[in-house]
Amino acid sequence: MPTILGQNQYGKAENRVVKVTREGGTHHLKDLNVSVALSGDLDEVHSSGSNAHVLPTDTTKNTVFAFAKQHGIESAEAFGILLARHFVDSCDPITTARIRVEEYSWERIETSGANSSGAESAASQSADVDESEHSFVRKGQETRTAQITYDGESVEVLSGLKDLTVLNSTHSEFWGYIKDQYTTLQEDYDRILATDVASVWRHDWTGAAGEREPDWEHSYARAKRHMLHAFAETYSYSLQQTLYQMGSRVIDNLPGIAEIRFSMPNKHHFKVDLSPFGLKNEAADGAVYYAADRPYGLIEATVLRDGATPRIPLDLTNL
Ligand SMILES: O=c1[nH]c(=O)c2[nH]c(=O)[nH]c2[nH]1
Repeated sequence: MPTILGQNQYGKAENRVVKVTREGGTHHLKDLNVSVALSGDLDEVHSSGSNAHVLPTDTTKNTVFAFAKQHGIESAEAFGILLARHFVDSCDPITTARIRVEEYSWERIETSGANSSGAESAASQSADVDESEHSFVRKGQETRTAQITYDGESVEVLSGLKDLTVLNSTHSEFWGYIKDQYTTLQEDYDRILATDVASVWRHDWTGAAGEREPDWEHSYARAKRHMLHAFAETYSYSLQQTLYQMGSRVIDNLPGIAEIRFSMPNKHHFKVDLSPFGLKNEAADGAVYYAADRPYGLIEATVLRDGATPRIPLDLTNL
């Protein structure tokens, strides 16, 4: 049976690159996990064993580290764009480069005001300020993500985040749903709403000459802030409704974003039945909940600017 080669790509995955930038005694950290996937005129390497069109994955790894040193890492997106353009523009057989980036954030350790023994003195205070300039604690919040694809003509930038865990301890109801012979769920007029937000948003920017490149850091901070505010401020009748509010808020406030997709597990918190112990357990009095980890409802949707074409992949798990 004759066979033909289908979609293929290759590159070095999960290059863990940490760049320190020194500004006098103050250090800045960028901590990324960068995955490179190249595609193009690569039939021969699969069919004949000729490696003439192959830029080794080892070279792609070296490029990531060399670029971090030569160009610095301004943002996950800017770094991905540099790399994607480099691979396609410098290597003939490579026609498309896809760079995926995860960014882990760190914050400075605050030590000012107390030395290691707990006592305070002017001398220890100034030494402590010095230390916080280069001592960091990993932020327990979300992981930032970016995917940059360049095909020699235009750039597509998908920014995002995952594992942003949020909880509303009230202002969430769920009732009025379909009930059939298998329904046991009780209507709830005051429940906990909790989720781990995974979200990807697409910028309306193609990297064409003359197009102003977005300020990626600023745009990320704003997108995250708006989705958090919408989560907190929405009086919710379903996680679906909250999701839509979060997406709309981002689209309404960031004109450069055309589309945003969410994947949000409903992290169920069930009121524990304490009646065997003669105890009432009601939300209004401050209830005790059992935080279940599985199964979980999984709510996913894309919110688009009117007229935009949906391009974000439906499955966000690999982005
Ligand atoms: O916000 C919710 N959306 C649902 O679709 C759903 N289904 C369910 O059992 N609980 C919930 N909660």
